[in-house]
Amino acid sequence: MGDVRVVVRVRPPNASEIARGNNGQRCVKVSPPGLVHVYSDDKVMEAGGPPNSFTFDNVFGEESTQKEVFEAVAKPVVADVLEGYNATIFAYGQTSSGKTFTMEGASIDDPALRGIIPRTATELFARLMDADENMEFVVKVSYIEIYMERIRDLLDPYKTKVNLQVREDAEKGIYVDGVTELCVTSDDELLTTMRSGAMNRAVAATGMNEGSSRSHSVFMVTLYQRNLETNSTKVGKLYLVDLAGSEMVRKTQASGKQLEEAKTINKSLSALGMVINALTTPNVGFVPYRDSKLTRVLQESLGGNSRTALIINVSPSSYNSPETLSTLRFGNRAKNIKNKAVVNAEKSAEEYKQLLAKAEKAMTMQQNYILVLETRLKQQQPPSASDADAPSTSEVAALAALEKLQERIVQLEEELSEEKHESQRRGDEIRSLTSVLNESQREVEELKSQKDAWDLPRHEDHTSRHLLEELSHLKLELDKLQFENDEIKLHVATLQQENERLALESDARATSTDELVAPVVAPPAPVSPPAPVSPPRSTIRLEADDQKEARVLRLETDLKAAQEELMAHQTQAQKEIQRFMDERRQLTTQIQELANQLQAVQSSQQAVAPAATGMSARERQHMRSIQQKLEQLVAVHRQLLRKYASLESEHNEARQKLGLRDDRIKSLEANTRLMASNMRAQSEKHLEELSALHVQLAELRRNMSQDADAPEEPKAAPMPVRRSASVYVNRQGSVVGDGVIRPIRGGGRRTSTLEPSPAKPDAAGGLGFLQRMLGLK
Ligand SMILES: Nc1ncnc2c1ncn2[C@@H]1O[C@H](COP(=O)(O)OP(=O)(O)OP(=O)(O)O)[C@@H](O)[C@H]1O
Repeated sequence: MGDVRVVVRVRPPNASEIARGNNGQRCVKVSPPGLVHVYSDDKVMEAGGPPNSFTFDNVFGEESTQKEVFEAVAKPVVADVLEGYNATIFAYGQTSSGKTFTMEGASIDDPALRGIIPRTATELFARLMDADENMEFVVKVSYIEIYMERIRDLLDPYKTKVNLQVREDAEKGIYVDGVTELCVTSDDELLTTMRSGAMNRAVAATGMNEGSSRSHSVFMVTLYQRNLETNSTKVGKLYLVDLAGSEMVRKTQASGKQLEEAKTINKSLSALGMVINALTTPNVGFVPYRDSKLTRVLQESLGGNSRTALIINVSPSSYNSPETLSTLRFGNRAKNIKNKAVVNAEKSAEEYKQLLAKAEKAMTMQQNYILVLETRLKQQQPPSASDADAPSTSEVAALAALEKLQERIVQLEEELSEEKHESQRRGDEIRSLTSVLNESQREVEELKSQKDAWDLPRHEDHTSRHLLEELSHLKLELDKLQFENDEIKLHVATLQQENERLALESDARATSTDELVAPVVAPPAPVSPPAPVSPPRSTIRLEADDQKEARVLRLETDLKAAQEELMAHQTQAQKEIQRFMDERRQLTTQIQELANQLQAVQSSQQAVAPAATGMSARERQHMRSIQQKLEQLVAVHRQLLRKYASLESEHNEARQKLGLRDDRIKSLEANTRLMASNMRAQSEKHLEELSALHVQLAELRRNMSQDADAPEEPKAAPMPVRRSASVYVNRQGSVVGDGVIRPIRGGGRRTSTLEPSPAKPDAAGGLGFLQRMLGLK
């Protein structure tokens, strides 16, 4: 295959050609695979007259499909670009001959009608995703149009780049200075970019074509690739060119601005023809690339570093036969262009070192060989006087053996260096596996410590466990509060009872005071003195009133004291209850005794009643003191009864509290049981996870040891992955964002827009290379 392939595509006749009668009157006949005949008109064709015949690399007739054209023309070009070649596909032909149909297609979204550019995008990205795992790619696109001899940037969002200049650089070659370059990471992105650029193209209706392109468009795809293992890099540029139609001004009926456009288009196309003439005419040293912007931009594609495919689009109609003929002649000349395509690769320092080592070895071998040859030469020379001590046959044999040995040594050295290289690679592999192993072990340790943390709730930091603990803690708090609430309720009820009881007692106290006083105020009938010798009645009443007042006062004092005592006793009631019970028993006995004594006294009084009036003052005094004692004892007895009642209510309260506490203990026990079972379940789960990790770890170790022992197996085919991307362009039109494409098995994943790429640090500017490509450096 030559460096410039030329194919012809004949479109079906269009409506206006058919309307001209005789079904469009054809003048073109194709004979695949590469023959085209053009007749001056259809009559000549029918009559079998002599045609103008041309041979091309391929011809595609009216029935040819977009897919067939792509497969034959563009698919091999994609492969070239992936290999690091520059490539160009351009469509040439008169207005309305089908150039845009071939390059872009009637519809980008219709699978059958998609043209070369969309199909190339899909093919390119499919190939990238299938690439070796060690490869890393960056795809950038630019889109320009050459309109009226000015280069316009179709991707410039600010539409200010309308007159870009073409420059030449030893490193970059020919390039459009300042053109917007966008990173794309999928065919969808590429096509979106293409669509947005195509909308900015200058298109107008002409007499020949409703949507005629009034400019030449060049869609540029640059593919940068880097091998992560060797750090070597390659760059391939693909130019997809849709030329403006070459046209007969008279046919297009152009005037005014369109006439100017047509003249400029024709001028640039004739410059293209001149370049092709110069390139294909022997001994012409000067090629007029600088005569037009078009030829300057396509300088590398024509006679330079590029593999180029030219698609000649023609109409089948005899109405267009002169244009068809000249177009085919143009293609025929272009066939002879000789390009000098080379792979644009940059070797890494490592690769250069290896090459140097090989060259040195080769040199050593050659030196040895020369040595041997010299020796042989000496042997073949006739013996002279000085050759008396010429080598014997055994010496020659030894030399030959030495030569062989040296060859063997060189060979062994080569093998050794390869082995070293291999062992270094394996060492790297083992190191990476060890780091994976360490990572797994660290995870296992982490899991273990998590499990331990489950066993020690106080040091728990696991979220779920923490939540559980908090929940149970809250439950306990709630229980406690409920319990305290119940206790308070109980206490309030007890206090209310106490209060009621005290109220009743204070009501009864007045009555009881009267009751207690009554026997004293009104002496019991048996005790009342008989009238005949009694002192004067007024004296007795006064005495009784005094006594009564004194007793009431005493009783009131006693009541207060008893109340105070009650308060004091309440605090130590529990302890004293037994003592009071004993006292109560004793006092009851005493009361009984006193009552008996009183009864005895009363009976003796009754017995001495007739002499009572004559009772001495001492006896009366004794009588009063007995009565007082009796009253005191009764008061104490009542106090004790009150205390007893209060203690009993306290006892009841304590019993109820005890019941509540029992309930609480039961609920606490239930909670504890629940928590324990939860913890057991969790710990079992953790143990399961731990054992699964152990199994994984063992497997990993086994694989590692197998990897280290077994010979290297062929690598599985990488899986294709589609990725979306975000590409941003700043005011200067440079790219912001990570557009690095990595096949999935190469750990390929696109990092976020702002994250630095996790690519390995490289000695020979590998990452720097990608950063440069992305415009980040
Ligand atoms: N192979 C084909 N099969 C069917 N229709 C075609 C084919 N080639 C071209 N056409 C149709 O012919 C018309 C003109 O094609 P197109 O616009 O691609 O021509 P062009 O060479 O790009 O013209 P211009 O130079 O004026 O831009 C379009 O309507 C297109 O759909």
